[in-house]
Amino acid sequence: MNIDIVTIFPEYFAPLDLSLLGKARRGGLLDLAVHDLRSWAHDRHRTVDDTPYGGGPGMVMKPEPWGEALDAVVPSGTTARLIIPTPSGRPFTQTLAAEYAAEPRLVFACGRYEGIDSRVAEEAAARMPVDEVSLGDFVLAGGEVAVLVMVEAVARLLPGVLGNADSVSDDSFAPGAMESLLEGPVYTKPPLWRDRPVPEILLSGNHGAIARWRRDEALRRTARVRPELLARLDPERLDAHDREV
Ligand SMILES: Nc1nc2cc(Br)ccc2s1
Repeated sequence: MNIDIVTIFPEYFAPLDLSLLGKARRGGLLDLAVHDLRSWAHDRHRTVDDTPYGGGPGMVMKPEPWGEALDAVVPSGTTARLIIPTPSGRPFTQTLAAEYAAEPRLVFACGRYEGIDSRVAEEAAARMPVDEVSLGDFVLAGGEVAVLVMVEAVARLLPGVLGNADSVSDDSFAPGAMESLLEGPVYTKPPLWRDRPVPEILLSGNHGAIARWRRDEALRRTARVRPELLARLDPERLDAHDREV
């Protein structure tokens, strides 16, 4: 997979050289490039923003540098999926992360200030899919942190990036048996810690009973923390035992 990120703060993405993502890049599983938007701002001060038409607080990112940046990063005759994080976007979910992980090429545009001139997304949509995506009902100072989150959520789904492929299938919200359920509690050695034992069932070696216990705990946590997710569950996926939990 190819990922390009356009930002006025390239240094925000230094963490993408670390850990699993750094290893995936060095191993050729992921090609990732970060571009400084100011490379396409040609005035002496490399200006990327201006006052909003219609008045109002703050500044808006100018369309010219963005237009040139996207022309350079996605030349005509090539395509990519353009993702623009914004508080006013569609929700970013595990399902959308999986959709993005199946794409050959993603380009992330990091807005700042009050956002990017709306004509940029409009013009790009004439030649590539454009998603305006929200990470939640809160406002950041810019799109960079949102892009870090999305890149990690997507890259960890790429084959070979996580050492244990099973980790992905057990994810909360992953398709399959645990779909739309929050993950329950997890434990490791020692079996007793500060007078707190590990649940006996997990030491039993009875894999069927352990799987049942884990699903029960996932149902209990989901009912406690995110009851609205249970409403999403297809009733067909709940067996008689589930309904008693
Ligand atoms: N939650 C989010 N806040 C912001 C702010 C800006 Br400025 C750009 C993107 C995002 S995504």
